[in-house]
Parts: sequence; C-alpha cells; structure tokens
Amino acid sequence: MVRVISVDEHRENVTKLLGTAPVRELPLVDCAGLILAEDVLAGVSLPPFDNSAMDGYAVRAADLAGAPVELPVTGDIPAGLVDVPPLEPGTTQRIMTGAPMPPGADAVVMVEKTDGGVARVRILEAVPVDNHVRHVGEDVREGTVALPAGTRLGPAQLGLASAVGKDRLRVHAPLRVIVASTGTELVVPPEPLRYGQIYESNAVMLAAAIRALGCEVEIVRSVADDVTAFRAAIEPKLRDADLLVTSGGVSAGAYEVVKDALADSGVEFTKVAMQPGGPQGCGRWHGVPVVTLPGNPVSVLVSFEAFLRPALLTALGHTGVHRLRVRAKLTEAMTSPSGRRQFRRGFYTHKEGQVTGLVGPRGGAGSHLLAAFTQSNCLIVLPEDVTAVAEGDEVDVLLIC
Ligand SMILES: Nc1nc2c(c(=O)[nH]1)N[C@H]1C(S)=C(S)[C@@H](COP(=O)(O)OP(=O)(O)OC[C@H]3O[C@@H](n4cnc5c(N)ncnc54)[C@H](O)[C@@H]3O)O[C@H]1N2
Ligand code: MOO
Repeated sequence: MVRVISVDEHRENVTKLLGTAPVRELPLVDCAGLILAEDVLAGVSLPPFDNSAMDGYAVRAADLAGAPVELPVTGDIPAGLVDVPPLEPGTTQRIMTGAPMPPGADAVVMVEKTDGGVARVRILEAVPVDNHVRHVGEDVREGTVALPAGTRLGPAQLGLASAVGKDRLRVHAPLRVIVASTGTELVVPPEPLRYGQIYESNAVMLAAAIRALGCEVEIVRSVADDVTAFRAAIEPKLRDADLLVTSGGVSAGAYEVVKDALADSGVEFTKVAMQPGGPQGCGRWHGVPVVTLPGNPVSVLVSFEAFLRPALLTALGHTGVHRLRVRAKLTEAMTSPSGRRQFRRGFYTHKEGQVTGLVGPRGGAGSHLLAAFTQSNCLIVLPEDVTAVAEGDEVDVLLIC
C-alpha cells in the first residue's frame, strides 16, 4: 500500500533531503542571484575620502561672505589625483566630480554659479560649509559589515561588494540539477506529432522554474517508459549532479518507469494529500537526492511551488522561502475533495484602499489545464477539511508572480 502523507510532511522530507548547498568562493560576476555565506566587512570607507559632488571650485565658504567675489585659481584637481595640495585662504582650485577635497577647503561652488574662469574666477553666490561635499564614510564605515550573511546578491549588493574592495565572495554554490521527463508519448518540438503523441512541456517548465532560483540545470527530455532506457539516460549524469528531478511515471499504471526503476533503489513513493500533485516520491539514487513529480503539467508546477521551490531556496541559503500568502474574497463558488489540500489556479486583484482583495479561479481542477495556469497569478488554497466554498467567502491565496 502506498503511504498517504500531508503536504507539510512531504515538504519537510524534500527540504531535509536537499540539505544545504556547499559554500564556495566565486568571482563577483559569478555571484549574481546567489546568497552570501558570510558577512562582508568593508575594507575601506565609502566614500574613502572627502570629495566633490559637482564640477566646480573648491573654496573656503568664509571667503565667499561678500559674494559676488573674484578669487585666484591656483590649480586643477581632476578625479584620480592622489597628491592634492592644500587650499590657501583667499584662493580656489578647480575641482571635478569625485575628486578629493584639498586640505583647508570646506565647500564646493558648482561651475554654473561662476564665470568659469581658469586663472581667476568670479563666484556669484555665497555657499554654506559642506556645500556639495561628500564626506568620508557617510555611506559605509571601514571595518563595519557592508553586507550580512544571508544577503541575496543582486546588482546593488555586488556593486557594493566591489566598492568596498572585494573581488571574490563566499556564497552558497548553485546546485546542479538534472531535470528528466519520462513518457513514451512525448515528442520534442518541432518533430511532427502522430496520433497518441504529445509535445513535451514539463522539462522546459521545470528547467525555467529551477534556473530562476539560481541553480544550474541540465535537461533530459522524453525518456521512454523503459527502465533500461531510463537508467542508461540518467545514471551517467548523476556523478556531477546535486539533485535529480523527474516528471511522470509514478502513479498506478502498468508502465510507471520512474517507480519501477527507483522503488528498490532508495526512493520512497507516497501519495500526498493534495490536489493536484498526489503521486510523489523522494529519496536517494546512487547517493544523489531524487524528487519524483507526477506527469500532468499543472501537477508539476504546483508540486514545484509546494515542495521544490521552498526546499531549493532553503538549500541555497535563503531565509524567506515562502510565497506571500494573503486573504481574498472569492468571486465564484468552488468545490474541493475531502481530506486533500487543493491548490487551484487563480487571478488575484487588489484595489488601493481595499483591505481584502478579490480572487477568481482560472480553469477547472484538471491538472492538464496548462493554458489556464498561464492566465493565473496565484494559487487558491483550500484546506483538507473544506469541501465547498461560496462566492464571497474568504480564502487563502499564494501569490506566485
Ligand atoms: N489508477 C490511477 N490512475 C491515476 C492516478 C491514481 O491515483 N490512480 N493518479 C492520477 C494523477 S493525480 C496523476 S497526477 C497522474 C500521474 O501519473 P504519472 O506521474 O505516472 O504521469 P504520467 O502517467 O506519465 O503522465 C500523466 C499525464 O501527464 C502527461 N505528461 C507526462 N509527462 C509530460 C511532459 N513531460 N510534458 C507534457 N505532458 C506530460 C502524460 O501524457 C499524461 O497525460 O496519474 C493519474 N492516474
Ligand atoms: O494529483 Mo494529479 O497530480 O491531479 O494530476
């Protein structure tokens, strides 16, 4: 007999199975989308020195008290100048954006507020101390934590890491995932279809979903329902894999290739109390974690949301692994099977000022209705003990985009 387990128990099993991705030191450009495994300490302050925010003239603000005034220009300070002479009282130096302030100067007058003179300059208005000066450490102080462990490394975070002097970071390495779809009926586009065949879609969906989390994905599309062919197609790839995800071949039919190939090899097949996505399995094959998903395309995506996404995010070091859950009023009645958690595809809208949004189902409960999934932005979750909900009832909604 196949064991029946809850959605939460299977999620915990898959999360435990995947564990935590190894920590690696990678060049900054290869860290995009990954999670920082340790704090980044600032090797320098930002800015590293007082500098000008404008092209103009470095001055002592007190010298402009009687503006308009004319002052001698004693030199130029381009960005990158490392030996900056001090500013004598009653003089100015031309200064460019990002260039270091000369010792003794306490303000910058932008060039537009002057006659732009090179030997002498006429300054039209007085300015306060600190005018257009960017001070050392006002963004980040040397020695402090610039980025804490657990940070997701997007463009701004990688820019900051570089700005404080890092060229490599210790991150949770991307997992290498093999995605395999099984089914003798599957044909890969653009090959022509014969009656009884369908175009393969699960491997494409899973690869896209898993890649979007920051994993490396290799796909093996349309393995025939034959145990020998399945083993021959997958086994050689396991050596370099952190996870195998399969679709199809796990229910109660006569040709369940994944079940037949893996049931005696360390993978447990169960029925999860949910709809869609009932037939599930997880375990290890040759030591590599394996998660087996049912073949119906909507079941694949719902299973990804319920199990793989949170488990992969946890493995990659993320802390927020769950989708945003909100309450919404149903725009039409729905039914749900007793004892199973139903995940229906829906469209959620929320008007400004409204406390509770509205949600309506897209498509029926059938797990083959992929087009309806493309018109959805959420999953409507009906708990195990609910068999019917009426128009106007409040339900839980998981926002998936
Ligand atoms: N007697 C029973 N029959 C079924 C049960 C059951 O409990 N008892 N469960 C049903 C449920 S629920 C699901 S879900 C499916 C799961 O079956 P499998 O995982 O064995 O999947 P397949 O039979 O291989 O495929 C199901 C369905 O999906 C299509 N498919 C499969 N792979 C792909 C792909 N890569 N791209 C596009 N479409 C795919 C396949 O052609 C089938 O139509 O079992 C029910 N039956
Ligand atoms: O439980 Mo199945 O995954 O409905 O189609």
